[in-house]
Amino acid sequence: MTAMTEDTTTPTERDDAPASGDDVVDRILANASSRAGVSVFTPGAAQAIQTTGLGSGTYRGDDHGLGVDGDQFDRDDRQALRRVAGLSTELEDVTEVEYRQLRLENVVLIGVYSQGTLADAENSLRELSALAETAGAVVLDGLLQRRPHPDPSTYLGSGKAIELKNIVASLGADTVIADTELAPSQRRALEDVVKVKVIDRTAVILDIFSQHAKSREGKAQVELAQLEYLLPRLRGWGESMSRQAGGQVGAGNGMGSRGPGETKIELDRRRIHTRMAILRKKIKEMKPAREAKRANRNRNAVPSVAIAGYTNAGKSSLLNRLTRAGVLVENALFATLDATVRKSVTADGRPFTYADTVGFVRNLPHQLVEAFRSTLEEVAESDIIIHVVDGSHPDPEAQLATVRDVIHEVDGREIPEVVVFNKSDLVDDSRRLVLRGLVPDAIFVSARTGEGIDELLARLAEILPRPEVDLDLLVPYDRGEVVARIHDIGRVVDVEYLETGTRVLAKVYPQDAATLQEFAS
Ligand SMILES: Nc1nc2c(ncn2[C@@H]2O[C@H](COP(=O)(O)OP(=O)(O)OP(=O)(O)O)[C@@H](O)[C@H]2O)c(=O)[nH]1
Ligand SMILES: [Mg+2]
Repeated sequence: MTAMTEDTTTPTERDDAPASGDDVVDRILANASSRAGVSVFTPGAAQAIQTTGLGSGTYRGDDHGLGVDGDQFDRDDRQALRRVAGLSTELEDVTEVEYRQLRLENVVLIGVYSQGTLADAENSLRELSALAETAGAVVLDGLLQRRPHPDPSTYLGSGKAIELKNIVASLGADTVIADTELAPSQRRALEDVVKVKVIDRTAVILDIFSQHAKSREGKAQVELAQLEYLLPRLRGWGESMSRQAGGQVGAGNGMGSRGPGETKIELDRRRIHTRMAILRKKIKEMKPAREAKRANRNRNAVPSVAIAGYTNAGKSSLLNRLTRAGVLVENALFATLDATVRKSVTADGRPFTYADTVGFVRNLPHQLVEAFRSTLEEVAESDIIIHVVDGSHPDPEAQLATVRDVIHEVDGREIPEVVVFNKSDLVDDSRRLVLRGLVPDAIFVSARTGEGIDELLARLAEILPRPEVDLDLLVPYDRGEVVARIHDIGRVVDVEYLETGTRVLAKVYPQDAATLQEFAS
């Protein structure tokens, strides 16, 4: 960024300057796979604290470099900033503060809630905390502001934003994560106030996805989602570049906005569009392979059971319990990002498959809906959905609703659903009553202890279709009782009396077919 060579900015302003759009675009286009932490779209800005000398562990109360804009509008909000219990991390001493600053991605979470939805907002912030930790960050604190609506310019009210700045400084945080999808301008404005990197929930989820996607298709879809997210946010980078140029020449928008920043944006935009087109084409080409695989399963008429549910509900653990499949289980959100399919068989011998799926999450970034497609299709085309709910979660009802919404969206409404409350080892009797009230025919299971697994298997066996098997048998004349039995248990299609015995063409269930094997001709 050439505009930065001249020292017309205060140190704070300069440190706050975003990394050039160049870095970001290059990095994502380069499809960096070894990314850690939540530094998705704003590399560089995280150094702000160290270089401005806020790292002494003292609370910095002044507003250097800030206007006191709008402070007076936010009197009411002053009382409304509240900490979410359990998210605060007490810093023991200055050493720890300094230690934390050596590492990137110490985050403070923020959220805005309107009256009456505090519990919901807290749960949402806890989930964001789990997401941030999954992405590799350390959560130092979580703050909620009560407000009828998020502030259109800085998300939090401007007074709160300044408070946040002080909290961030005193904790030695280097990143703020907002529990929403911030408008590009909101992100910039809030960053200008708090002086550290600000990202949003969507960026965190995208980052987790980019760290975890394994298959070629998964990776391509995540990259596409990242570019889609980035595209409207390029203007943010450009604006700040224009602002710098504007400062230099002392002019308004005119010169700055026509400067190199804007040209750069156009260039980036074109490169991004090109890359997105390539990715879309690639993904399209991968589709037939997936459909062929699925068609193959359909042709073999093997029924499928999709294990769906909220992220971290224990889907993979349950699949392991059900099949001993050895699927990756992790106490992190989105441990599973690509569909895993496992073969199994009912107690009476009917084969079927289990498909593990990507966890659902509330407010799924719309860019990622496509990236989910491959596993959602698995759900939409299954014969049964095991809907796993974490019975120990504070708000299972919301989880149930979120997952059902998405299942409906992908036309899975007609598919029989077996609701399973998992982690029952953590659920006491009174809570079971509550859960039972939510879903009367749910099964309580524990992937950990094995409770309820037999009941679940029995329920599946009950619902799974009973495909018939074609048999062509030759039954000796001295075994007439076998022919009688075939009439009992299946449908006899044709009978022919040969020299060596009775030839019977029949359709029976697989488990019975096994017992007639000796007569196969
Ligand atoms: N106490 C207890 N913990 C469980 C149980 N089932 C799973 N867990 C834990 O819950 C966490 C998440 O389990 P996973 O199986 O990875 O959850 P998932 O639904 O597949 O998660 P994603 O793939 O990330 O969406 C892990 O730490 C498991 O050990 C259970 O029955 N009881
Ligand atoms: Mg999983």
